[in-house]
Amino acid sequence: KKSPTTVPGPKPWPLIGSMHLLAGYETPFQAFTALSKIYGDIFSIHLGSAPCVVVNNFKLIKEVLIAKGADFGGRPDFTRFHKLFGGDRNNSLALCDWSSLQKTRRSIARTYCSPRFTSLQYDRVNNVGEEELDSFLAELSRLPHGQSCDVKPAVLKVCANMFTQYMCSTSFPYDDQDFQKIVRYFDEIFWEINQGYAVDFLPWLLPVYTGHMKKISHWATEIRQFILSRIIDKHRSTLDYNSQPRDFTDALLMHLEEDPNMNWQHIIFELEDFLGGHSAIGNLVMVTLAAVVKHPEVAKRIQNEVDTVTNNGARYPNLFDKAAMPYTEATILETLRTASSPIVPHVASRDTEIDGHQVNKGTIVFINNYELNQGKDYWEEPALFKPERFLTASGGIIKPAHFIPFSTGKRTCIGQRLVQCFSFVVLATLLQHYDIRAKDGVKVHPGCVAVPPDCFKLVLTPRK
Ligand code: HEM
Repeated sequence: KKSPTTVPGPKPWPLIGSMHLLAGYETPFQAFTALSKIYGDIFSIHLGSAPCVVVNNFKLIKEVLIAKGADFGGRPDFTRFHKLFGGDRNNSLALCDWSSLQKTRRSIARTYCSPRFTSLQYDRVNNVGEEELDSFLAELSRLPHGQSCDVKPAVLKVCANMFTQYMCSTSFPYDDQDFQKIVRYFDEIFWEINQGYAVDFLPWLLPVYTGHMKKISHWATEIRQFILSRIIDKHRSTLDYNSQPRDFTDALLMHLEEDPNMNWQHIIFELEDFLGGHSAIGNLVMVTLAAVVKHPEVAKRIQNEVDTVTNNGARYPNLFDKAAMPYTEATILETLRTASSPIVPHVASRDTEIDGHQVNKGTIVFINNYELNQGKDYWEEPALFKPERFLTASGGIIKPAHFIPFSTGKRTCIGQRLVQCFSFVVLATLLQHYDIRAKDGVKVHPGCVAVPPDCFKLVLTPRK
């Protein structure tokens, strides 16, 4: 066997490493693609003093995520990650290092947060989706129609209630002040974790960020108190340990009794992690609406599909309509492709190799899925927004193997089925009832599925 070679890459400067090479790009991933043209599809880069490796093609990405998934099960040790999770990022499902506890947490979550098409849970997702639509439409009807208005809070609230109803059998009135505040804090956090900060790699900048870090801890603490007082306390008092769990919250509480490795903190953090998923979906819906506004023909086609399957609005669209509404589904996939949400960086948990190159324990590995989503080698006319690319001639959905918006392997996204269910229902229902446009433009952010908590406004016009 040949001995491993070192990974090529730019020579780091003192203190900042090669961070200056990321400047001037809208997302670091654009910089990674540019650097891959110089150093090759795998290159090393120091960010601050942290050694990183970037993998830029599908073959290498599969090697990291699938073939050697067990060698790359860690996550970076950023201070911000600790602040979000009660001082310890290992409380978080997405930001923890791999462990047997993580395996347990993922397996409890999978039944509920990754329901199969034919399962009872899928029926529940569908029912919850439909039940929440009345109050969503009531909220939209209260917005000033024909004028620019903030649609995001209503979209986030319907997603939040779909999640709390599905996972905790609880939903909240839209005018509940505490609920509004918590939905906002979740959204602030979602925007926050989607930002790259120099301080992640340059910890000596921390004193400058003291106020910011305090703010993050405050949001997370308030969310946790809300979950405890408004969700968990009630569940505990009505839980029957001899029956089947009513929902994800029951399953977590029952697990606490059975598994000595689980503690009370784990339960709260796991629930918080999953409830927080609603912000990702709300933001994805907003980014999809931005695309729809820019491409009115896309809106028309979605409206045609939804009108046809619902007999011209005789009922709401539901998950079992998905097969008959491939263009709507393809629009969400095209939004995921063009938004290109980053894959959370992985970290080598032991000394290992990628493609014959030595990669030492502790190295941060960036997966350049921006290149997979936008590269000319992978797509025809990648810069165009074309949902049709996901449609087969016979009207089915086709996803190329290199399209991995939710990643793949050991740490793949657990929420992807819920994303595909709830974003579909919310988008289809909104367009079933409203034509949408924007007076002041719609700003989205490349390499990111998040839009800022206070984002672009939309004009809603009732269709009938
Ligand atoms: C727009 C929507 C979403 C996108 C694009 C997305 C994408 C991703 C990606 C790329 C990862 C990283 C996988 C890796 O490191 O290899 C991830 C991890 C994860 N996602 Fe999602 N996600 C979305 C929504 C959700 C939702 C709604 C939930 C929960 C209900 C969720 C739960 C998780 C969890 C728990 C992880 C961590 C898994 C682990 O590290 O073991 N995600 N997601």
